Amino acid sequence: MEGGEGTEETPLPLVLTRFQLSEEYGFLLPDPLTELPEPYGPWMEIAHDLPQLIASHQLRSQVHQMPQLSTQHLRGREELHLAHLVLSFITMGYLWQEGEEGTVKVLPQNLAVPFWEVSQALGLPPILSHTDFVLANWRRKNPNRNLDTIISLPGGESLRGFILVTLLVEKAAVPGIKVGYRRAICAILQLDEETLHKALQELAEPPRGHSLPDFHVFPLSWKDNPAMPDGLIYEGVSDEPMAYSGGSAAQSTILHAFDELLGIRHSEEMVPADHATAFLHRMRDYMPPPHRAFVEEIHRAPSLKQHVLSSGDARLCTAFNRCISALAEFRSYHITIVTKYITVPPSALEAKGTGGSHIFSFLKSVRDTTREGMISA
Ligand code: HEM
Repeated sequence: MEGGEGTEETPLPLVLTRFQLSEEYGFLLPDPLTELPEPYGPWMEIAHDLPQLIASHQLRSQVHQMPQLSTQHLRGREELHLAHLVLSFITMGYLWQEGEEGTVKVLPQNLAVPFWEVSQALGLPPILSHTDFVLANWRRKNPNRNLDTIISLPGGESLRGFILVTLLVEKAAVPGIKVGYRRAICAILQLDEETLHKALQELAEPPRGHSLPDFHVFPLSWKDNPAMPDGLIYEGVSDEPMAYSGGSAAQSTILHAFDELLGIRHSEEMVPADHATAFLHRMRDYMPPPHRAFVEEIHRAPSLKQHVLSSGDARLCTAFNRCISALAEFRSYHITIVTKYITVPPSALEAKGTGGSHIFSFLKSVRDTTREGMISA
């Protein structure tokens, strides 16, 4: 899964580490911590035992007995990410322990205040997002380097599989991100059509495939969710309820970055209140700020599509269109999987994830506007 970039020098503005992007792991947190320092033992104990505590309906009482810990002993990005991961998973379990009918309106202060503080420090929302679910939630299980999650929720192997496959997709996208961002943009800046052509050819190669697993869908949102119509009060933070969307791979930076690179503009015509563009843009608020800045940087870079169009070079047009096809195919494959595995009626799901968009018309619209990004002959 290594990028085939050789050893060419990267002009300074195109250095990935500016955006907390790793050469090897892309948007994944490289080697996340699996334990917090000693004062945070009470959080870790609960987090490691979450599936059992939820199944035995004991999580809420355990949380009530938890001391309110200060976040001031947390040092550096790794500890903050693990703290956010742990607190977001505990929050999810706390809210959904009794299922959709038994949610609560208030997150207790001893959980809400540290969760809020850690979220502020990272620039992330105080809810379980793709960053917690996937980017910061992996470890090597054994010396054979098999992967495992750090924290889990009920959902057993199917949930674990979903997290790990999404993680592998993140990892598989790393060469494409490097080729697309560094080589393609660099080639445009240097008017180097030969390098640009090679970069586009590499970009159109699909990452080695990973099949998507069975996935038990459970409600993760307190925005536009009838089970929590008023949102959630973070006790000790604000008396007003707050609403946040739940974790979704729509918050993964990968496809946002490819869309920007290829100049794809999603539909604004679906559901006026929350069309595809608005939904996807809102999802950017759930990314770590440096990753969001990376997408914005690509948006500001010279337009690849304009460059290819004005070059009048048929080879470049073909290579560009192959990239668009590859992205549209990925989205078609994703729709097939979603159709296969989501067994609850779309109307029930709608309330849980997409904040007003019908899932399938949303996903198809995003796929179709990707295709419309092709350069016509
Ligand atoms: C069985 C597995 C999966 C299911 C059931 C599933 C389901 C969904 C659903 C329901 C949405 C609509 C948005 C939302 O409700 O939040 C969505 C969007 C999305 N999903 Fe998945 N997903 C799966 C796996 C993946 C994987 C592995 C990736 C790879 C990163 C992925 C990437 C995306 C993206 C990028 C979007 C936003 C729409 C787009 O840009 O095309 N999904 N998914």
